[in-house]
Amino acid sequence: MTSHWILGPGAIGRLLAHSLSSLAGVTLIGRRTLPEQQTITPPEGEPRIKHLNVITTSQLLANAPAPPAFVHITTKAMAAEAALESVADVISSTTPLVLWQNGFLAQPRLTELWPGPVLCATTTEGAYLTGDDGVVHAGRGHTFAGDLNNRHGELAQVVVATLTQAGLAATAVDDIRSRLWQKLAVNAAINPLVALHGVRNGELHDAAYAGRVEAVVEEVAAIMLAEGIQAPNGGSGLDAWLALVWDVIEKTANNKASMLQDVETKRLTERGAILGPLIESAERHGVGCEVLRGLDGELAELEAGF
Ligand SMILES: NC(=O)C1=CN([C@@H]2O[C@H](COP(=O)(O)OP(=O)(O)OC[C@H]3O[C@@H](n4cnc5c(N)ncnc54)[C@H](OP(=O)(O)O)[C@@H]3O)[C@@H](O)[C@H]2O)C=CC1
Ligand SMILES: CC(C)(CO)C(=O)C(=O)O
Repeated sequence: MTSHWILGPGAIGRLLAHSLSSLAGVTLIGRRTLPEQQTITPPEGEPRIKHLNVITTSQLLANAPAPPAFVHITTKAMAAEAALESVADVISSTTPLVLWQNGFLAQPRLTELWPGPVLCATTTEGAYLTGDDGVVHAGRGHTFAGDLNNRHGELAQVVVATLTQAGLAATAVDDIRSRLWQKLAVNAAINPLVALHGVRNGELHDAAYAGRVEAVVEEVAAIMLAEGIQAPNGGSGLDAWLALVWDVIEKTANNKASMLQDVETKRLTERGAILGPLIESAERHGVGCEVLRGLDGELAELEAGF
């Protein structure tokens, strides 16, 4: 049985662990002890309890199981590097990593740092935690996987075949960088505003916020052009980016976005992984980013109070 280690036993980590556990050896690794009896509530069914092999990093270091074929990193973006460091001594440096983070922070850093293959996954699966022993698979989505330098296409095929067999629809792609930046554009337009104003995604249609959404997208579209990222859905320019963002807002109208959930529970947001690369790119290309900088500053101020 192929062995998968999943580093970060949060919403995505547990969803992955539950899904893979019937067809692969799964070890779910966290910083603190969690129950081995774990419940998953699927989108269309009753909760199911499973016994998962959940261990802490200290237990792993004290008594490492057989080396894994894959290490999935499912922490938030800013924790990915530290999480990898915490297990780096007990895995071979040629072990393939699969990064599940939003944004574009962990992916380029770990691709540069890690000697082995680094695949990036971008997913529209939706999941949230219900305490230490439960995860709700809130909505089925699709996962795209590939590596930033297009050197590991065959490995991406292996990973997506495993995910698909596990019930998580997935496709291997050769344009993962563009896909990560497109997701980043959507996250930048929605997440900071809903987090700062404590509203559900659909409320961004209200007159109080719609102009601010458009102001963010205007800056983002100019940055994407400068960064050479293809406009979405075969379109071009600002209109294509606006159409994408409003479409996601429409489809996720009832969602409490991840950044709002972080703010409500006083956890650091992924602003550094979402707004950070956009602001850095704007500065590099001499493109305006006052609106993005303003949102980043407001979020930083909010986080300082946590
Ligand atoms: N949830 C979703 O629906 C989606 C999430 N994503 C992306 O996936 C990533 C993960 O998100 P999500 O699962 O929601 O986040 P969660 O906050 O639910 O999970 C993160 C997990 O990482 C753990 N962790 C933090 N540091 C370490 C470490 N050093 N070693 C081991 N574990 C660690 C945390 O543990 P602790 O409890 O100790 O803090 C927590 O269990 C994010 O980048 C997110 O943007 C993408 C699409 C959808
Ligand atoms: C697309 C969006 C904004 C949906 O809620 C999301 O990915 C998130 O919550 O982080």
